[in-house]
Amino acid sequence: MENYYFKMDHLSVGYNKKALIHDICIGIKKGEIVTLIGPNGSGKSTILKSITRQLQIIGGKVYFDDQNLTSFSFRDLSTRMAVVLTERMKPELMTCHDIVATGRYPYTGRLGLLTREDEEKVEEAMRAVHAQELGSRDFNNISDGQRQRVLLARAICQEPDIIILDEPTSFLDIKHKLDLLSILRDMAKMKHITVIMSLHEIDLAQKIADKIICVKGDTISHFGRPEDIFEENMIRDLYDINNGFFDPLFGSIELPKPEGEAKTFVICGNGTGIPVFRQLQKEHTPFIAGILYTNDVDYRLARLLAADVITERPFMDISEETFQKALRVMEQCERIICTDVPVGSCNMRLGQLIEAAKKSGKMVRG
Ligand SMILES: Nc1ncnc2c1ncn2[C@@H]1O[C@H](COP(=O)(O)OP(=O)(O)OP(=O)(O)O)[C@@H](O)[C@H]1O
Repeated sequence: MENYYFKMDHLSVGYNKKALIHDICIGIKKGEIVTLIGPNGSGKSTILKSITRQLQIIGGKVYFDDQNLTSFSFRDLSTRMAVVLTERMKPELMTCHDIVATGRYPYTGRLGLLTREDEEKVEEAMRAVHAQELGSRDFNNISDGQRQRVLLARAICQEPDIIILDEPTSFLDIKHKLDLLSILRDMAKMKHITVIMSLHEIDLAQKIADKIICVKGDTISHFGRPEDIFEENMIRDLYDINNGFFDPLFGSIELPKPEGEAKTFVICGNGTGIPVFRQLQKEHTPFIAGILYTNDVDYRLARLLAADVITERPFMDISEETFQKALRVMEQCERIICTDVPVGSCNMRLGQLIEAAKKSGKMVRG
């Protein structure tokens, strides 16, 4: 294997001496953000627990900075590796400040006395995750999202070389999700801290990760750059999706299209159709959309939600054949929704379609 900072070399992980996932061979460079994705119960946490020595490895080896992970003393490892796992801690009588301060313990003497510098690092870490106001609160009596932020602060003030997190965003609201991911990105890209984490939000994984590990079955099904992994069929197979869609271009999840015969025609384009498609889908109304250029943003969604889409090739005049087809299909519909799609020289025929819709008496404004 190449000279990687963190390596899983034919690693097998599992419980009670039985391998759940085997033959994991993955190399991670310093400062990379690597995200594990995969369905519930696929083994993401099991891998993370195994590479942080919380769980005994079944086979193979893990190397960290060219050293076998098992050869680190716990004290050495805790100055270099910060771990934020999902297991619920129930510490007695500890404030959030106390919990964050434990991140400094690998650096303090036996009595665990914090120097002024340690205290400053604790405060700084709490500020970074917007948790200053939680300092004096009992760690057992805060919300799940607040707990996640406090545990991240503890990891930050540990000043690790590598940080390993299990679903760090699961309880966070959108602002704190963005904050957390920005903090991790800054740690990785400015301080060259390596980040390995599992995420359920695949849209976020797509946006933050340098590499993605897909966990499925008894092995790693794919490992690579998000550009290669986030392909419609790959995500569909990974999660066995048969009741909706994932659009890798926008990272959006779509519910399945409404079933039944489509009696509604939507004349749209240039993004004007998207709110109409979403409304029709909520009403469970099947529809046909057109005439859409295949590079139109409306087309991206219509191909997933519409019963049929009448299309034209990008930057071409709408052909007579396409126009006639749209006219025929539209005439068979009971309702025509027309958005305020702009009409120009290329799509002049769309103007004619709108005129025909007006004359039909079936047109409503979308
Ligand atoms: N302590 C344990 N002993 C035995 N089996 C376990 C133990 N913990 C988890 N498992 C099993 O190992 C498999 C993988 O679990 P794991 O928690 O690693 O999955 P995951 O991908 O993290 O799931 P999720 O996305 O739901 O968090 C599951 O079938 C789970 O039931």
